[in-house]
Amino acid sequence: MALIKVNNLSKRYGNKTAVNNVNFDFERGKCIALIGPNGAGKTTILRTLSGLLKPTSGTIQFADEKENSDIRPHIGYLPQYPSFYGWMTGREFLIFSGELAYLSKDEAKKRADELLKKIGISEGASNERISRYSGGMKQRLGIAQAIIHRPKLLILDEPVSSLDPIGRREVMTLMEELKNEMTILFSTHILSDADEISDELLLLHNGEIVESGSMDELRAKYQTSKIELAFENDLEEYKEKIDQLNIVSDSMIERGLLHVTASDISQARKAILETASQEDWPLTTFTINRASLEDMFMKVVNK
Ligand SMILES: Nc1ncnc2c1ncn2[C@@H]1O[C@H](COP(=O)(O)OP(=O)(O)OP(=O)(O)O)[C@@H](O)[C@H]1O
Repeated sequence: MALIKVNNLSKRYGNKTAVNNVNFDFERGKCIALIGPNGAGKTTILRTLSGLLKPTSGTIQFADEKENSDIRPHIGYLPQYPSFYGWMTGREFLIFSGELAYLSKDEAKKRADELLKKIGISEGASNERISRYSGGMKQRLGIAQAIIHRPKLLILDEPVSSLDPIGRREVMTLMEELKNEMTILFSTHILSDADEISDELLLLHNGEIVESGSMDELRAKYQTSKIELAFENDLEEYKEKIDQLNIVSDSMIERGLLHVTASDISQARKAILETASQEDWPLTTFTINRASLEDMFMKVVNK
């Protein structure tokens, strides 16, 4: 049974439709990336799932709960721009968050210490004011705050987008560890982050989910590769010869290179190299370029 099921979810702000009739669900234990450019509607979906925004229409159903019941106790949420009381220490902040989540003072202290260890904030640092923390430390503290009440689903809005490479790595490593303990849904506009950490992707464009699946499934469906060739002499002549091999879907000459696109790149490579060898073509360059994830995303949104 799905952990969460979203049915025909829409959200309008005045006459602006931010999320348009979106349907998706996902299983327990997965890490799901919600990907889309700025303004696609990612924050709106995440805030709606977290119970912070009311949908204009549609329903969100959590496993074992009735449709439209209050699912907030099951969910931990870290906003895109979390705010902290800079004068508090990290430990004080987590104890305070625990008490807000109805833990007793003693339970909150115990949970705070357990989480500080989990997120890799040392005892010394945990007693320092948050205003002195690095971006990565603040974000890890934000994640600890979001899971203080042991939610089943952790929702993170752009958790690494504003971090420097060190902070980014710290947070990615923490997410990788948390994946083993809970279901994670996070948004990003950086495809390589999604590729690195998620099991499934939801691609959002103009408030609609335009594609979903695992990275491998999406690669198999959209990713084409290109072969780039150069010859000692006339490219046109070899373009014609390669076109006649009937293995290419497209070929063009640009900046002194012949670019060949084929759906089955191994077959194309074999056919071209065999013919080149038999006919002794004066080949000077043979390179296979895989299309980037960004190219794949453009293909999905432009289809
Ligand atoms: N409170 C609001 N009032 C009016 N329009 C809004 C409001 N919040 C968001 N929008 C609009 O809804 C659309 C979706 O916004 P949302 O913040 O959900 O997108 P996003 O994918 O999270 O983008 P970003 O990465 O820039 O945060 C945008 O066009 C945005 O301008």
